[in-house]
Amino acid sequence: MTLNCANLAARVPRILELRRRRCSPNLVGGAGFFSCLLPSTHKTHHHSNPLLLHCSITKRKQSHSLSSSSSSSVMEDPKDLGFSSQDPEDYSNELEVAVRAVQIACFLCQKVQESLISKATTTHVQAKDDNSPVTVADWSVQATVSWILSESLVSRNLSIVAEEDVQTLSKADKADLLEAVVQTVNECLAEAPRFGIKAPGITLGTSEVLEAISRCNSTGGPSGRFWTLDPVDGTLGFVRGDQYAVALSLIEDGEVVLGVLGCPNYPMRKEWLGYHHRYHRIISKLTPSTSESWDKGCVIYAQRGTGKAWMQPLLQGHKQFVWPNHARPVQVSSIDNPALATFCEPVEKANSDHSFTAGLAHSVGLRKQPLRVYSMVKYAAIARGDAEVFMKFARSGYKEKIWDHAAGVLIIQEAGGVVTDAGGQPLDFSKGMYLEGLDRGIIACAGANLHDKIIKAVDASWNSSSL
Ligand SMILES: Nc1ncnc2c1ncn2[C@@H]1O[C@H](COP(=O)(O)OS(=O)(=O)O)[C@@H](OP(=O)(O)O)[C@H]1O
Ligand SMILES: [Mg+2]
Repeated sequence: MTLNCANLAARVPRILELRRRRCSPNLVGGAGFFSCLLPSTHKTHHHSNPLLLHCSITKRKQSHSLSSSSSSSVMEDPKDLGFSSQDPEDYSNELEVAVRAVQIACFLCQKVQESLISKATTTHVQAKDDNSPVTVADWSVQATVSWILSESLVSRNLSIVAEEDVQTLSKADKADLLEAVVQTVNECLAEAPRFGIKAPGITLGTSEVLEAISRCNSTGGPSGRFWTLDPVDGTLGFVRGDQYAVALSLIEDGEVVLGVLGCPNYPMRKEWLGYHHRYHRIISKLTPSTSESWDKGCVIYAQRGTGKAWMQPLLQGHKQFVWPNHARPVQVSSIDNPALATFCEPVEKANSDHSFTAGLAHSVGLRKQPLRVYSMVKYAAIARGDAEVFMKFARSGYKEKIWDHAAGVLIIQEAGGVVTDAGGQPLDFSKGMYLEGLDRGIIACAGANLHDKIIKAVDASWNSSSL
């Protein structure tokens, strides 16, 4: 079954809602992958999560956190991983559910984006200008992820901070939009068993979908456990057929403990990150892909304190998802010479001051042209080692939202990178929906050397900036 988005196009004129809104290759998956990295004493256990199908998890403490960070299958001593005194808490169940949910969300987004692009070939201006499919994707991902988390993590009182609120969708004049969302959610969840998640017993009705969306009404805070979700980060990239991300994180007592980033259009070759995604699509059509080719699209994820970040490809075709889906570790780049470093920043100059960052780049000796990429894919690029620096300096008064950064920050940190505000302080996810107290801007680097240089450059040039 595929998502039928055809009727979205018919509704486009009536939907006025605009939104501002990689152990070895040839792995066989499942425990097989990790057993090559683990001593025989490391066991696989079956958990009792009622919603996970075919689910055989190698406990995270025994697998991801102990396995090699390179392609070597040599065991590492936990002491070498920087968390010798205490193992990280076991979030294996939450992590696996979150990764599966993001895989499903990426599947949903790809279908909606394909539909949007194909409409653009016939009615170019209308599709370009109409944000309704984006709105459908946002609401549908939020409902779908919320439903999966609440059904899968039944023992927990689920709390989610997410970008969309339910009021807009509940209005009488949004009936068409709501109907499209309900249909998209049901078509997507019907595919859930392929991802190892049980589909709902019956078709979800409007009230169930609205309930799933409205469940994401947490405002975060300093204590307890909550999830953050940005269903489609990089709205403009999504509309334009370019880069975007699905971002899910788990925050506990103000600290990000899990980060999962779905990047459906992340190209196999990093060189293509700088091109409009349209070129990649053309090249993909001209080049036959092999079954395990990392054609495009990945889910990248990390757990706090493990010193590891992982990447797996998006589930291709009609395959069955088998955890951990050929996951391989990723690490930040070792480049610390600014002249060799790649620096990335938001595409939209309204979101970050390009002239200020150009001045910083010049003063620290970053010589390459900036890589402008939509969304949290920039965080993924740093964690994968495809770029070394990410800077964002929003206009004065703009308050950064936690769902736009939480997953990416943790993934870069666990991949070996550094992320702080421009004052060198960690981003604070404990103050509610916003990164309250953020000093000037966000600086993420592959290493401390680059990071120090940029922090100093900011201090030297801030007073003469227009920010
Ligand atoms: N004025 C302004 N300043 C700074 N940031 C803003 C601003 N407006 C929006 N946003 C948020 O930026 C998110 C988009 O990601 P980026 O900041 O990386 O920008 S870009 O997409 O590359 O242009 C974007 O996320 P989405 O809304 O999910 O697309 C916003 O949360
Ligand atoms: Mg966003």
